[in-house]
Amino acid sequence: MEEKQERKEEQQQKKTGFFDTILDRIGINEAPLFRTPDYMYNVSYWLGGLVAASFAYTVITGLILLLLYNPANAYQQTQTIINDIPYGAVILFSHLYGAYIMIILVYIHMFRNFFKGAYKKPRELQWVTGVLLLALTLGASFFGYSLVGDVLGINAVDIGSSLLVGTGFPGATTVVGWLFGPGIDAVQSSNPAVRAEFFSRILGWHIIMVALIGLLFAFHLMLAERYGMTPSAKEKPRVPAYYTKEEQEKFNPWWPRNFVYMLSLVLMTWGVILIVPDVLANLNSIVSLPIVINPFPAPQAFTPAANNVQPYPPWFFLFLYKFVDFLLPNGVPILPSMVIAVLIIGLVVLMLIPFFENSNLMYISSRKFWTWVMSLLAYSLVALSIWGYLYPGVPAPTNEQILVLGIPALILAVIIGLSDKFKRRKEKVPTPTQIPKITPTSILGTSVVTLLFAGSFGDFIIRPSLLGLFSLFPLGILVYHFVSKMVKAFSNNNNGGTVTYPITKKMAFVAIPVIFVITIFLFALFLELPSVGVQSTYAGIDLGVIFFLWGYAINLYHYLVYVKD
Ligand code: HEM
Ligand code: HEM
Repeated sequence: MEEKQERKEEQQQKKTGFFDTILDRIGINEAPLFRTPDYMYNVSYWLGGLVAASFAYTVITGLILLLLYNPANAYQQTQTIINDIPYGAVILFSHLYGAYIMIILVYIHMFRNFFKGAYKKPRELQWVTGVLLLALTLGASFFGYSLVGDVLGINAVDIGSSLLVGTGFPGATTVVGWLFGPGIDAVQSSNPAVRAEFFSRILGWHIIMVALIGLLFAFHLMLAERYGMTPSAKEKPRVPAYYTKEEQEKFNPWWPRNFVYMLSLVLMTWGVILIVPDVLANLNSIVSLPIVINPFPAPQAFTPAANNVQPYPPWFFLFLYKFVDFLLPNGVPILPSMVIAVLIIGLVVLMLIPFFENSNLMYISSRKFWTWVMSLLAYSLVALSIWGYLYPGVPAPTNEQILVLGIPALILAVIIGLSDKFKRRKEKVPTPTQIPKITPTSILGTSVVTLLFAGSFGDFIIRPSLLGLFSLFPLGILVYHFVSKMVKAFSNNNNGGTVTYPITKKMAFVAIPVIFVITIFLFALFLELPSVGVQSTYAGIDLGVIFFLWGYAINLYHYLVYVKD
């Protein structure tokens, strides 16, 4: 009996030992992976990881699509993928939204790293490679979008090639030939070999760009491992901001905590990538969705149905599309060469920010000019995209440019210029008299701005106008200011200013098995749901919810096991 027990224990030891041995052989904890302090287990420090998660998702689904795609019959084959291939709609729609979510996350990651000062010495190369990654991500998405063969993708190629040829730069036509092969005329050809020549060229570029993203990302990540993530400015206020080897010794090793945390974020990201397009695909059968967010392809290019479709670029190039509509002060349209020049110079300046801005402190207040430039860039990308969406192809005279870009640029300059004053007030330890109180004026102020905002919003919905849209921004900021003041005042009144974490460890302990049981049911449901046709998107939503819940459960596990009370 005892012998048996001993053998059992020995076997068990061997089992755990085996797993540990593998990790030991890999050298996971000796590898030069950075160690992470407790306060960095916050999603803003892992945004790059989220970008990488969406990249990995698009690569996996992209490789499956590669097996199914047919360049000689791009549009019909895409319809076949959606309607006849098991889970084809789920794979294609989530590939598209994987790319969309990746683009949004890349921008958030970039702006966050700017405002955090993460581009400063010694991370300059991370920033430079980052800007290249941004350009490649947009490029890969552009070529992917054109692979479908619908009127939008083909129009996008048409606009892109006209813009390049229109610059009149020597060699522009040759470059267009390299990029688009026989060009969009080939799409109408009755000869499948000619059609295939065009779509194979686009597919080639799509894959080349993705491969370049992979290579560059490896380098980008290597640098991230070399210096670790940028510490909070409170801990390291001066450049170069990184933890020394000795300091790192006190922190959490990569295995297992970083792995657990990262896994939870990856699964949640994948969940969102699956849920959003599949929900939209179903919504589309109730209300016709705007073309820019619709996961279904638009009508086939060069067919009668395509004639009714407004030529739109993909949403991530709407800003550029509006810029092309700009009129110069003398009323003449902006030249393609100017558009391309502004774009290239803009990208180069963005890339070189770490070399232009090399102040010694990590705080935003020590680099006001560049903070203004980057805030204006973020604002302009959003404003131009909305403008391009609402008024596609409508010429934009100088007075409108001043209204949409000039005035907000001035407002931003004033806010950033005065930001020190707000900051100083914030930095002081709040005494009881400084804790916001609910006063008759604050109630009146909140009511007035909220009503104004609601009124303008309602008005804008009924009668959309540019002025209406841009008046919503300052009103929105005022609403935020007043409402957040009220919320602070309320929370101070109720619990003396202490913030209590809503999910207790006990609840997390119960929630994990509950989630596990729910996902078993969801998986059973998955097997019952239709696998072919647009209805397979139900299964896509189901799978997305399973991924998301598992990610959430692992997040709770991380909270339960690693977060100190
Ligand atoms: C090895 C990696 C990849 C491969 C082999 C691949 C392959 C493909 C293929 C074959 C299509 C055409 C699908 C069809 O219309 O039937 C496609 C579409 C697309 N791809 Fe990729 N892809 C990859 C990675 C990526 C990445 C990383 C992105 C984004 C950065 C991306 C963005 C897109 C987009 C936006 C579409 C259009 C989808 C639609 O409109 O429904 N792809 N891809
Ligand atoms: C395909 C696009 C990209 C991917 C996959 C990616 C991935 C990553 C990853 C995994 C990290 C490690 C820290 C973290 O998880 O946030 C990181 C850090 C960093 N990335 Fe990116 N990135 C991309 C694009 C960019 C862009 C567009 C920029 C800026 C222009 C940028 C600048 C940086 C910087 C400065 C850091 C250091 C952050 C710190 O020290 O806290 N990256 N990136």
